[in-house]
Amino acid sequence: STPCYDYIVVGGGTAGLVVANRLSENPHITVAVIEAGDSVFNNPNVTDTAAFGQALGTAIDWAYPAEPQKYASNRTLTYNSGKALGGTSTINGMTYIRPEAAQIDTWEKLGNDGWDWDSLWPYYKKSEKFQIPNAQQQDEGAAYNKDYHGFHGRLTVGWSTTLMGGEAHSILNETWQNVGLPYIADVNGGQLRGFSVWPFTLNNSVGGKGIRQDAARAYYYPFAAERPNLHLYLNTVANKLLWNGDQDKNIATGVEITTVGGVVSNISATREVIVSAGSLRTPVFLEHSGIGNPEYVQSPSTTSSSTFLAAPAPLPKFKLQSLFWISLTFMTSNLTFSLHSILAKYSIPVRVALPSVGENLQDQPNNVFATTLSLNTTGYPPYVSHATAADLFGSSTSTIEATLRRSIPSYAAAVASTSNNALNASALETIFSLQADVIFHSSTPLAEILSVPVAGSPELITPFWILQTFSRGSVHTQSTDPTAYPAIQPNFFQFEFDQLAQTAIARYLRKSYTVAPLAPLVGPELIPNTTTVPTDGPDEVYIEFLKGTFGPNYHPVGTAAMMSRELGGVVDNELRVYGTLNVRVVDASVLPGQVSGHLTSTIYAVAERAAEILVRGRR
Ligand SMILES: Cc1cc2nc3c(=O)[nH]c(=O)nc-3n(C[C@H](O)[C@H](O)[C@H](O)COP(=O)(O)OP(=O)(O)OC[C@H]3O[C@@H](n4cnc5c(N)ncnc54)[C@H](O)[C@@H]3O)c2cc1C
Repeated sequence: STPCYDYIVVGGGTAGLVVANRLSENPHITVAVIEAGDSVFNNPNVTDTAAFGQALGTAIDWAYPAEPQKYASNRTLTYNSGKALGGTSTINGMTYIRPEAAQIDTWEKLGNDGWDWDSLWPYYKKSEKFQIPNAQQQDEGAAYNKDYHGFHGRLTVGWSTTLMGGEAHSILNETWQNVGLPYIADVNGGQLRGFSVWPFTLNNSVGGKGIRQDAARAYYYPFAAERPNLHLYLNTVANKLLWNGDQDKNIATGVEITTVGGVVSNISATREVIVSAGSLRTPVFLEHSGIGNPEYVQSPSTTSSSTFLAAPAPLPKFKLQSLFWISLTFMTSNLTFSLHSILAKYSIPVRVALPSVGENLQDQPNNVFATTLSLNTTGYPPYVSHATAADLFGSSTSTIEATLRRSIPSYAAAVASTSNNALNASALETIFSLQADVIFHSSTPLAEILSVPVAGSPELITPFWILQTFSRGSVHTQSTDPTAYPAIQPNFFQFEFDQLAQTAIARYLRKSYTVAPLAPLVGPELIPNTTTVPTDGPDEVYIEFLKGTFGPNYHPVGTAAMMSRELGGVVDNELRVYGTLNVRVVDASVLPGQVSGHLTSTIYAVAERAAEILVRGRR
């Protein structure tokens, strides 16, 4: 018989395990978690806090190939993403940095009543069990403001026991202050601009070196034995939602799954299904469930299949021309049909027509510059600098803002067009204008720059990325097989603003190489080197190098955005999928816009809040 639970959580990752944990606190409530990966409790590539990078490309990484990058020489990129209990938190860099308050305040303006920084703040703290740095860690740069932190949550956050010692942090701190950024003791209070020494999602009280605190170690393993009401389906892919018979009331009754060996079966849910498969898979699951771009997208010139073959206005003069127009319309409409109609293309019956599913994908391009450095170092270097548009553009800031504002209508039209009008240009104008407000009229940083002296090697690596891009991409299914990999198109560097900002960041970070006390320690540049990209070279030379060498920052958000439906949202402010009664999305895909800092802090907070909404709704 079909197993039956009160709630099913699709995806036992970063967000999914928070929701499963909180729902199953009530012993009378049964919860099933469906996770495509396995438990990685004893995997040293996961547990070792110094092993970042080792898990990439192994069996616990989906390693999705992305589509060729249209705006960057068709380069192909790989999207790393965790396939394990704990999801991407098992393979990530463990950086714990919350966003700028103004960014979360924007969520309310996007149609999400009740979602702003002040209302999300308690959930950042609720999720956190902060570990106060010891004297040695404080000597090594770890600093904190106790009012910013939670001490009773599930997720331990602290500093490594093998932090970089010596003078590295004080040299970098002074250098960045001389570049023009303030020192900021604790980066987690909603104001990021400055130089800081970030904490990690790890537990430094376990063993000598501490252990990674992924979502499973925080929210599952400590509770597993005492919760018979919490059931895991590992190595199991969730294919699609099962629906009740009533087309007017979209109530999910369960989930179809595929287990190892390709066996397909069903699991029932009596209350709700929570989709937490991550930004790159949640849209695909929704699409295979019949939620997405419907069979035929109506447009003013082609309103129904009966007028499908009518010539578009203006009517052509000559018969030959007329035939040409008719066949062109037919061809275009057919093309439209095949490009737009994700559900139709794969013969998926439409349950909810929601064209924005899988659109709005936002990630950041990550570039790396590096130079030689004569400094003997050991240990892990968590040094970050956040700079605003004014820091980067200086006296040109208002001109650049004006150019951006003038470009917003064309950016919006371009995104609407690349989405085949699944997104609406005027909605995008509203969204882009709010984004410009945040960039130019708040203290929100536009750049993140890491300063990484390499332990035991005379090198300083400086990865950097624009934090708030205007480029928008998509994630969609590309197969009738729900277990197949999605088509991921981030459209990196789609717009001039993103290119200019990334260039300005590169110029800005190079300044840090020339400022005391770092300057006398810096030797010849390694990447890109000053012949390939002269320091004062033109923007075009920078842009060509940046486009040729960037990788994804692995911060994809927005593909099932929490926004008003008019603006292109997929879920409402209670994270319920529009047009359904009991399907929610809780993961990075609901973040409507990019956030500065790193994603997990906000994903944990949103998931804690989502769990409260679900529990409240149950009463
Ligand atoms: C290399 C890398 C480094 C990063 N570094 C940092 C960092 O230092 N700090 C930070 O804050 N963020 C970092 N991030 C980003 C961050 O880790 C992710 O944004 C976050 O973990 C995503 O959480 P999620 O809940 O949305 O999805 P995930 O944690 O990815 O969870 C989704 C889960 O669903 C499962 N799943 C997917 N499809 C199905 C299906 N159909 N059926 C069943 N299961 C399914 C997946 O296997 C996965 O376990 C990094 C990401 C990467 C890839």
